[in-house]
Amino acid sequence: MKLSQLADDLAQTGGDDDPEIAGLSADSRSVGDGFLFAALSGTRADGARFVAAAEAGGAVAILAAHGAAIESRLPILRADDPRHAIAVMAARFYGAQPEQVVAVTGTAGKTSITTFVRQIWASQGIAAASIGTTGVVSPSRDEYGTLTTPDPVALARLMAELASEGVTHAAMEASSHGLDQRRLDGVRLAAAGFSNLGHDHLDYHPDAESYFGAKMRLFTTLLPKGAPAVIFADDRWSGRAIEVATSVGAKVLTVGRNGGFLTLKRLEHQRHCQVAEIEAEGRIHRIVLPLAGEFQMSNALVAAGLAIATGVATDAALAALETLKGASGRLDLAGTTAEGAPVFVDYAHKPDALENVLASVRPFTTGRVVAIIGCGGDRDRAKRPMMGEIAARLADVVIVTDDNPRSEDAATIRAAIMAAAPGATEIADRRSAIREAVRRARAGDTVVIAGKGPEVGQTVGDITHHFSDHEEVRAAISETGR
Ligand SMILES: CC(=O)N[C@H]1[C@@H](OP(=O)(O)OP(=O)(O)OC[C@H]2O[C@@H](n3ccc(=O)[nH]c3=O)[C@H](O)[C@@H]2O)O[C@H](CO)[C@@H](O)[C@@H]1O[C@H](C)C(=O)N[C@@H](C)C(=O)N[C@H](CCC(=O)O)C(=O)O
Ligand SMILES: Nc1ncnc2c1ncn2[C@@H]1O[C@H](COP(=O)(O)OP(=O)(O)OP(=O)(O)O)[C@@H](O)[C@H]1O
Ligand SMILES: N[C@H](CCC[C@H](N)C(=O)O)C(=O)O
Ligand SMILES: [Mg+2]
Repeated sequence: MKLSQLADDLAQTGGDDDPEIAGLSADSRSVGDGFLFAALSGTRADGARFVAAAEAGGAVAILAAHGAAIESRLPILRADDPRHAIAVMAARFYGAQPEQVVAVTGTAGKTSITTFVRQIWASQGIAAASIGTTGVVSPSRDEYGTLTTPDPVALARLMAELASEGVTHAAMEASSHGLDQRRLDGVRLAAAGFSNLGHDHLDYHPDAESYFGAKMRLFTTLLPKGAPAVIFADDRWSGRAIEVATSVGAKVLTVGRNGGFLTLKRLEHQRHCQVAEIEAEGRIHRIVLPLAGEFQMSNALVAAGLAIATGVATDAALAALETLKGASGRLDLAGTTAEGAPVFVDYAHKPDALENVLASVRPFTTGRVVAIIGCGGDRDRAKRPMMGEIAARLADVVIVTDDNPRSEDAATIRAAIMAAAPGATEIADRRSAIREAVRRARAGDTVVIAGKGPEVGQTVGDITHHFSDHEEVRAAISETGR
């Protein structure tokens, strides 16, 4: 594709030819022959510094912000918002996308909702995919990824690959980083969803208001006018989200106890499932959701709303909730100790999620709730005391351990959690922490290992060592020999 076809609306300075473009990248290290290099100013570096490296790698054109100082003889496209521009160009370059793409934002529940939407679609014989924290799942793939929302070039390529594999429907997570950094700006959305807003990533976003603003870009900028916005109605931020979506002309569909589209009339919790009465179009549907935790019912309602919004019959979408499987690493039963205590692995790595997961095991725990928690390094520090306080309040035994210290001093991270969790035990080594929890658990107790969920690594410094909570639970149970 010629440069001029890739971006016909951008001003070009320097170089007067119109090269054939063979690929795009915002990272000089992955530029190949004939590539357009987008020089983006980032959180740590300024891409303009890598123009020479990109040229050496084979770049034939540059994309940059107006005013960015670029020294190059190559054609330079100038954009007000180069992150938006590269996302749109990548979508044009790769072309096809699944016919119906939905995106879900919110602090917690995105992975669960997107995998639920995929399962509901699949139950109707639709070739469906989900894209998010746990990777890409489609009829022909199950791949682990590193980002929740892939970078725009990778995302555009993925969309085209999925479409060529016959996938017609895809549900993706829209992280606040992804929305803020325009990673989804090239995706053609059929509908969007909102779950809730809590405390996370306040190291990146200056305050809760701008965190909310980043999430709302999904409705204000990305969702085509008149398209469905499925909004969970029972969260503190629901009213604001409904207001925003309404103001931009979205077709707002609310779900939850306060929802108008799918109304949760009654919910009864059982040990491993929940019985719900849901009102839809004036009729009551009785559904047995085979997952524990009220938050899963909330997620299931958003998912059903999105499936209905993209053409699945209401009866079929609600009936499909009865066969949903939880996303891996979300309240996953990793094993049962010889004395009968269930050991769950959960991805809760932020305050609200931890609060939810600890509260949701309480109803079926006759003994003690034993919690293992930790916090990642190079991530929002304010989460640490908050999570310590929550664990101390909601669990009977708290063990504080490491969770991806990255470039930080692990002991300092643990100390920040410990300070807010009186009575907690500190065990730096995560493997030993898991063994200790399994050893201490008695009949009637429930063990929750929070923070890593499906992760298969422990990142210390720049090195990621293989580590899986699931494997460690199984090893600990067999070693304790009970
Ligand atoms: C903090 C953050 O979000 N960073 C993302 C951002 O990088 P950045 O632009 O800030 O990078 P930078 O290091 O400042 O570099 C600036 C530019 O110079 C380029 N560069 C840099 C070095 C070089 O040698 N050559 C070169 O061209 C970089 O490619 C970049 O374009 O844009 C990149 C491209 O989209 C992302 O890959 C990168 O994600 C990093 C790896 C990351 O860890 N992100 C996490 C925090 C994240 O995004 N998490 C969310 C939410 C998770 C959740 O659900 O809780 C996610 O969606 O996964
Ligand atoms: N609707 C919800 N409300 C509150 N907590 C939830 C909700 N859904 C999930 N959680 C909790 O948050 C954790 C993460 O859930 P999930 O992976 O679905 O969310 P996410 O938005 O994708 O999070 P992440 O940003 O970490 O990828 C779960 O393990 C669960 O403990
Ligand atoms: N997508 C999240 C995952 C965090 C998982 C937790 N184990 C940690 O390392 O903090 C992040 O990058 O902030
Ligand atoms: Mg996720």
